[in-house]
Amino acid sequence: MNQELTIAFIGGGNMASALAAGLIGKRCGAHDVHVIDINQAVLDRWAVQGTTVSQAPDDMLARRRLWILAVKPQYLKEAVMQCRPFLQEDTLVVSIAAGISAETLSSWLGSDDKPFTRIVRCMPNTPALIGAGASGLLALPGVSEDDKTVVQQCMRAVGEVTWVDTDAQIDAVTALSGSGPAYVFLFIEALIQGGIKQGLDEDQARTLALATVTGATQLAALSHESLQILRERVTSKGGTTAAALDVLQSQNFPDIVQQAMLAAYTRAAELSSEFAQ
Ligand SMILES: NC(=O)C1=CN([C@@H]2O[C@H](COP(=O)(O)OP(=O)(O)OC[C@H]3O[C@@H](n4cnc5c(N)ncnc54)[C@H](O)[C@@H]3O)[C@@H](O)[C@H]2O)C=CC1
Ligand SMILES: O=C(O)[C@@H]1CCC=N1
Repeated sequence: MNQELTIAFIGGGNMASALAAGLIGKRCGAHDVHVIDINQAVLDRWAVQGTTVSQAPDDMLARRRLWILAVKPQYLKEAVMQCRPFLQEDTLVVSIAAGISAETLSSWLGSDDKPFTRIVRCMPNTPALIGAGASGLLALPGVSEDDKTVVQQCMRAVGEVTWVDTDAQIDAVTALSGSGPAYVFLFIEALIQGGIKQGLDEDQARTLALATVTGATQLAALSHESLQILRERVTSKGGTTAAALDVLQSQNFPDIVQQAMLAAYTRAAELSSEFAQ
């Protein structure tokens, strides 16, 4: 465990909790984590874990090397402006907010003549809670190789990591893996409802649906064969799977998934222009 790493979460909600669950004990101790959140009930949940907490930015912020900005995009500018007086030259800032570009963050944290550039944009996802997350990372030019290593090690503690080169690619990561768990949960809910409609009870349907999605995912990850080949292996000519896939293809299931991803990507771009000032 890296004892040197000190972290401040600005916003202590769902995603901050998911990240902390993976980081505390692996990359830092609970006492190395400081949480700023305007909601006292949220802070009470953190305090029982042994982190320090505050409803408003305070001196503790100045002593935390890594800041993780984890408030909703709509409230991010206000939170950043409140925290800015505590920013140090060597503070490394990671923003997980959807849609807020690195350039916008840089102008909020710096000044017109001196933008702050020790910023990494990160798009994680909630399976980080169990160490099975997936994150995309984008570094501004002011981020050193050592800083990149620090952020990479943090995010590796909670799952897979991919570096990208542009804000648009972070928006694509958002549409795929950031929002993706929700698509998968909807799919599992549909499988369970389908099982119940065909006569299984809820427990049976849930057990089978979860094992199917987990099993298929693990098989795809471990197999050297393509997804297409794995799919074809399930699909007997004239059999049950072919009947089901005919319905999914004729209703354009792949296209529907891609339309959903495009909506997420477009929304990220909208957030970017809504909050760019
Ligand atoms: N939930 C998810 O699956 C993912 C969320 N994100 C991003 O993470 C960020 C946080 O999302 P969630 O954790 O889901 O939201 P959340 O609503 O659970 O947490 C946000 C927290 O920020 C606090 N807050 C609001 N204004 C504040 C301020 N001025 N200072 C300090 N705290 C303040 C709220 O009280 C709340 O506890 C968002 O920007 C979102 O785009 C990114 C990837 C995945
Ligand atoms: O829905 C959202 O805007 C956030 C970003 C990715 C997942 N949740």
